Amino acid sequence: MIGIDSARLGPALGGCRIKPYDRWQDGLDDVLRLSAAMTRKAALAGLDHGGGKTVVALDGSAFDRDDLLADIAGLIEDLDGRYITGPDIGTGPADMGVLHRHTPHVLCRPEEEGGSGDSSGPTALGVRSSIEAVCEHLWPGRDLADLRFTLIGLGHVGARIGHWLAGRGARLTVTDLDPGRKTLARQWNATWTTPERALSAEADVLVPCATGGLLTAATTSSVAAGAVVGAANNQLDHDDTAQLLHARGVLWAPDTVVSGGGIIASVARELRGASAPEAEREVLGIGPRLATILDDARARGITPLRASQGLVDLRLRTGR
Ligand SMILES: NC(=O)c1ccc[n+]([C@@H]2O[C@H](COP(=O)([O-])OP(=O)(O)OC[C@H]3O[C@@H](n4cnc5c(N)ncnc54)[C@H](O)[C@@H]3O)[C@@H](O)[C@H]2O)c1
Repeated sequence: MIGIDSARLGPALGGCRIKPYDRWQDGLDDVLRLSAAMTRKAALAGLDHGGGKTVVALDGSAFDRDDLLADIAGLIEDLDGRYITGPDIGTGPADMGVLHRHTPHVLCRPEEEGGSGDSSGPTALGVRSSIEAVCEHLWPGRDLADLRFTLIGLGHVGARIGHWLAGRGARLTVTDLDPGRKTLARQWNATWTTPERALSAEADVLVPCATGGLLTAATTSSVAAGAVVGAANNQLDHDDTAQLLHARGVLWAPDTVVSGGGIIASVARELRGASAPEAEREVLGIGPRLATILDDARARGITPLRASQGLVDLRLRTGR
């Protein structure tokens, strides 16, 4: 299933997700929800692109991966450039290389094949820039070494954030479902906790870099940190959860802004021919953009989510 939520600002961008679903209709729900989130992410990243998504709902039957990828590429090619795909859950740069044999509308092929490769580096850079913006907003002039961070998920993005925070001397509590990641905790001199206890661990900043849906009406009351800033997509189960966090005095930085580094860099490098340092400079624009949103939210007494949504609406209304 390919969903194009909006092409108002330009061709829709969004990754290709291949995973099992109990019912294919759940995959359809996902393609609609995730393509809408991509519209917001692309608009907030300042890109002239809309939001889209591909979901392949596996039902347990055997399949040939190359044949499946050729089918997906055929559908994308039929859309004639109105939708551009990239990696997501269940796909990676190598799969993008296979898709690219059949259609040019693909980002993040391996670098040796002419793409921009794994996007977790630029994504992590955008998260770093966001963490700095949030800390400066809440605690102006404070060094990161004086703050406590809880990091959930030590995968491609989270491990990079952990290295950076440890290098800055920050006090770290970390967790991952994979106990093998305790090695990283030891390297960073970080305290290891369980995923269940991570939300309530004493911290100034919570950094979710695992899966989505972490923050719900039921879990917000456990959040001990003063701010939540991380790469995980769809952190809130529902937009109303942003208001619950706000009411408790927890600053939640919209994930659609924070995690935009990957698409900003791949669009810059692959669609506009920018160099890696140029793309990096664009990614570092995420922090200042987030700071503007936080200032606007503070001045109007609204949630950062609402302030960011106002920017999306403005871009979609004016087409600029
Ligand atoms: N990689 C990117 O460029 C990118 C871009 C935008 C957004 N994101 C989002 O950022 C998040 C992290 O991405 P990634 O590429 O690092 O993924 P990843 O799969 O490499 O890492 C995720 C890590 O989280 C752990 N994990 C999963 N569920 C957990 C739980 N309940 N508690 C604790 N740990 C758990 C996994 O064991 C894994 O180590 C995802 O939500 C992803 O959608 C990633």
